[in-house]
Amino acid sequence: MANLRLSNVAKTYGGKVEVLKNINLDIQQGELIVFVGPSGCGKSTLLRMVAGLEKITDGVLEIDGMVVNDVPPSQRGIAMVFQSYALYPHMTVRENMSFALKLAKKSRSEIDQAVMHAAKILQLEDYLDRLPKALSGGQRQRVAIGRSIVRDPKVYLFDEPLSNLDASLRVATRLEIAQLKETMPDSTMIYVTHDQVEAMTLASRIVVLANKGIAQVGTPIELYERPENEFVAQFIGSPAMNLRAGVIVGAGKQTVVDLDGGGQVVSDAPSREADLGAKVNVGIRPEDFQPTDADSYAYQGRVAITEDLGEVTLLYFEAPIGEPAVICKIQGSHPDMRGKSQKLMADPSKVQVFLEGRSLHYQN
Ligand SMILES: Nc1ncnc2c1ncn2[C@@H]1O[C@H](COP(=O)(O)OP(=O)(O)OP(=O)(O)O)[C@@H](O)[C@H]1O
Repeated sequence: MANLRLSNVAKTYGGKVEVLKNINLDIQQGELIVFVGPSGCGKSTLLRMVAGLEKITDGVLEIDGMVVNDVPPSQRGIAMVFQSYALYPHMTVRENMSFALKLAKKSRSEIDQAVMHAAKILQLEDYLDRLPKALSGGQRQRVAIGRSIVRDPKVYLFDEPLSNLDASLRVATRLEIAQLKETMPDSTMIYVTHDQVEAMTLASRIVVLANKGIAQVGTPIELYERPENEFVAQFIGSPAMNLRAGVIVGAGKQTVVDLDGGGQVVSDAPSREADLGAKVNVGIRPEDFQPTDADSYAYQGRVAITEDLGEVTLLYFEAPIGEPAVICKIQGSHPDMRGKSQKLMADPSKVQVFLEGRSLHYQN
């Protein structure tokens, strides 16, 4: 089980396509780190560099204090689980799981013990003599995970392991991975996903990649409650955080912003006298907007569309063409809100203020 350190790691393909640069990241033993970011931002590339499947163009990768840039994948003590499972179709579950150990010339009894141990953790004991084609997608992915467990690697790498599964199997397999991590608290895992819920529920820390670098690293709740910049604010959370332009009219321990188009908000983000008059973007999550009848409000508009999900209702407000609609998420079923004019406000602790794209929480 291992600690990893990436220092100024960079990747350029073919000498000219720069995909990642200045990646600095410390991963402690026992962490489950999730890489998220927009399509093409380099999540898989970074994972593959850790695995040794992709050459590191610049910088240093250390595993347990040892530089491994030039160490071949098979000697890094790493196991990778792919989206496509990559099982051998002509081998049974037992044979698939034994394969790497046979190659490593382990004894029969060692192999049997390791396979039974993994099969037990993954509840695959009843399927050991089946071929992959006789398994469901979720079971196949469990075999793929089992194949890595038997090798007792220092680091587990998961590249979108659930994205081939349908919605309900995804949920079930996500819970299994969470349980798996519980049974192996000392194992270090890195997990790439597009799925917000997977990132929020599985990660000990999330790494948000964007613009060739790291936009923020933090626990899921840190990223949700204290996004460092507008990119992370809008990337984490669904529907995305509302961003409204405005001007700072009150500075101090709290910041007061007059919003373009009327409305005013108070934020617990601190600001300085020098910030008075500065143009900012205010961020409020849909779930933090509350309907109000009070004289003071942050936003006022007419509800254009409602999405009533029973448990919650999403209100989409009318917006000029080309501008994003303000979205508000309210508890319960509200079929009657469409067409209604409504004011919204938000608690100061839930209001983010971004000056030149960076949160005031991190500037003052
Ligand atoms: N062998 C290659 N040669 C040139 N460019 C490549 C190569 N492999 C990947 N890229 C480019 O590197 C960038 C990052 O790709 P990568 O697959 O790491 O992104 P990703 O964040 O995992 O994307 P996705 O979420 O869509 O899977 C992309 O722009 C991709 O086109």
